[in-house]
Amino acid sequence: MVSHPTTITFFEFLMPLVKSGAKTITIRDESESHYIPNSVVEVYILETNVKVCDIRILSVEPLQFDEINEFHANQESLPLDELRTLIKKVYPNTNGLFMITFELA
Ligand SMILES: CC(=O)Nc1ccn([C@@H]2O[C@H](CO)[C@@H](O)[C@H]2O)c(=O)n1
Repeated sequence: MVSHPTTITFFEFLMPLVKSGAKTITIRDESESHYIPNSVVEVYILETNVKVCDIRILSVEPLQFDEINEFHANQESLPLDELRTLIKKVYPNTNGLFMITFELA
């Protein structure tokens, strides 16, 4: 993508955590790392393409899979083992990930 992305998708089962503000980070691969701090992006449900809310990107930082710990699980509002399993399922062959921090806009 040439210009910075203006939308992001989340799995439907995570949406309650996103729109309540409980989830304040998401961990993505390089292809989804090009968000610009301070930009506002539209949040869509991956499975249905329904828009849920807007979020403001606060930061994008590199994060190795091996570095994912309780801090990240806390920010994700998920148990650590569940988070690591989920990320391995979505990105089975990638160790170099990115932590995107956001707030409700
Ligand atoms: C197209 C695509 O990759 N969509 C994704 C990827 C990840 N995630 C979630 O972000 C966190 C860190 O990975 C975990 O909570 C994941 O479930 C998501 O909701 N939707």
